[in-house]
Amino acid sequence: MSKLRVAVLGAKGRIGSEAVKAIEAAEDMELVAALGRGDKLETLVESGAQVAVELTTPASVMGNLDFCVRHNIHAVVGTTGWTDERLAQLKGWLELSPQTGVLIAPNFSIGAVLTMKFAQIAAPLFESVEVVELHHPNKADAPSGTATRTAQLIAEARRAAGSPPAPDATVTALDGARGADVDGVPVHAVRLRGLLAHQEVLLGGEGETLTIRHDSLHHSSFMPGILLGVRRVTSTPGLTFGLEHFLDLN
Ligand SMILES: NC(=O)c1ccc[n+]([C@@H]2O[C@H](COP(=O)([O-])OP(=O)(O)OC[C@H]3O[C@@H](n4cnc5c(N)ncnc54)[C@H](O)[C@@H]3O)[C@@H](O)[C@H]2O)c1
Ligand SMILES: O=C(O)C1=N[C@H](C(=O)O)CCC1
Repeated sequence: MSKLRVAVLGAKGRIGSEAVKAIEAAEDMELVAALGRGDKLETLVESGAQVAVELTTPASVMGNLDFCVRHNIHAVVGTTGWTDERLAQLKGWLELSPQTGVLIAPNFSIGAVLTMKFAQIAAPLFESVEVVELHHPNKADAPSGTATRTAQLIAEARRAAGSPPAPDATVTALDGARGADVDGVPVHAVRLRGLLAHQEVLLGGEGETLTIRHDSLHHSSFMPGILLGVRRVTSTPGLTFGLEHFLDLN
């Protein structure tokens, strides 16, 4: 059986360097390119890459995906910074290249995907819900892509259930004291030396609270999800948002 030809963009970064090792170790994959900032995207074509794993920065990701989609190279994307506008632009590119598949995964770790799923189930059943994300201090964006997606899923679940807004009597507050408002859900971002990637979903009801917590302790936590994405994206044309679509969670 021929091996899947895979490239990594952002290959010298924290998660990219781990992805390089994981792809090299995967028996059904061949690492054909490992690109860093300033390297030519044409290398992807020259190396015959079938899938590009995109782990760069919000400033670089759109240019890289534009190139990949135009050259029918499937993409597995972990880079953050997704807005409705960016997603619409990407969908437009994919319409012109209907065989290409792109997976965007706000988080590749199974525990984080399950946290989002559990939060969706729990959110309409409690009066209050807030999200706290905690990351290493080298992280460029806040709140994290995972926390943003978690808050959006919570908001969708509460809207679908007709939940009222969470109680909050705050009248005066310092800027930021109540976190960022993501679709009506407060999201608090902590940056702390020693941490990697962590999230708590705090839920509160009459006389009880529930905390759903996930901890990524090493970048290896993201690798099974990346490898799964690479294996599945070649047979999944169009845009897939969220690794949960490649997992049997129902
Ligand atoms: N989805 C997930 O599970 C997951 C997990 C960890 C990190 N991330 C995200 O992945 C991204 C990278 O995180 P990181 O901690 O590795 O950051 P990092 O800064 O360590 O790495 C990014 C790398 O990309 C390189 N780069 C920038 N522009 C490039 C370009 N045009 N072509 C090739 N390389 C380029 C940089 O030089 C750097 O080496 C962030 O958006 C982060 O939030 C996602
Ligand atoms: O370390 C990071 O940066 C991470 N980014 C993703 C996010 O913003 O959610 C996933 C977790 C780690």
